[in-house]
Amino acid sequence: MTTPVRPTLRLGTRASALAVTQSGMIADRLRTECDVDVELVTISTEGDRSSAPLASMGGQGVFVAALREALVRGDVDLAVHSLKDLPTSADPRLTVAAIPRREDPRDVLVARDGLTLGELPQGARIGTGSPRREAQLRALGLGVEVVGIRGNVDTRIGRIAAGEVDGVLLARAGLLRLGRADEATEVIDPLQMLPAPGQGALACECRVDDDATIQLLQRLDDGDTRAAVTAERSLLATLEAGCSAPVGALAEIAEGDHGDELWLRAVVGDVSGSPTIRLSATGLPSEAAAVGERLAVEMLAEGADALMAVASS
Ligand SMILES: NCc1[nH]cc(CCC(=O)O)c1CC(=O)O
Repeated sequence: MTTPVRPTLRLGTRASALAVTQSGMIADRLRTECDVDVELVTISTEGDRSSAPLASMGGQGVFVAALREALVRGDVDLAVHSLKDLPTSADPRLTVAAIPRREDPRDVLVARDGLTLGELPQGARIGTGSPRREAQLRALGLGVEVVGIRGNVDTRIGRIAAGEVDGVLLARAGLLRLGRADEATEVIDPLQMLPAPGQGALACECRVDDDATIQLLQRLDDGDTRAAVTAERSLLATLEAGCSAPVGALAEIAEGDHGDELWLRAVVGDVSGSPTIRLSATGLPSEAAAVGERLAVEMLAEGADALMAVASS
């Protein structure tokens, strides 16, 4: 007698606690909702091995490149990425077959003594390696000092206890997935700080010709999330901003009088303190890419190109 064979998918993941946790969450959903076996395969990336500034290694894309190579080689069948780390340029050999429902996209402050942004003393030292967070923090005019830091969530929060910084800015989604959301001392309103395009969302990528895996993954796809991040990433691509550019964007789907509407807000800042450009646009979720493109063109006309030229020099 033969037992039916459950297919086994090999899921490639980075080794960080956050990457393993979010890959594990996708693996669990595949097991319970798609009836497949999943094996996690850890892949070490240059971004994990080195503590050099990310910009010197080609930005966040370094985390993605090694996973994509493993996919193309056939070492793994799917990879789970943080969508905000995924370059906007697609790899023609691969496809993002699922974007599951997004986690909270907002940034948080984790600060000593329970401090919120408004309670930070003049000259407080706030750690972030993100030009987007730095530019928006400066634009709040709080008189705080930005300290460049990177490393995994644990390392960054550890700088507070070590007395090196008074607080750090992080994505709430990462803390939630790690079960550490209660360490945030303030969840920052997107009115003050817009998240990175795609923040809080995951992308499940596989080979473009792997129909069986594409079909399985499609069950995890969330239409509203896909529309929202499509608008955000289309804006980013049209601005021709790299992933380290000071660009924030957040799209939300809301029920309007004539069905669902997509509402996109975006900011282009500048770490040296030039005024930021903030604009918004609305449209149909089915036209998400066009909404993002249109908003980017408006922002460029308002001077976003000059801001970004400063940022990259
Ligand atoms: N920059 C690295 C990164 N990439 C994805 C997340 C977690 C949040 C997410 O899924 O967007 C983080 C950590 C952070 O920004 O605090």
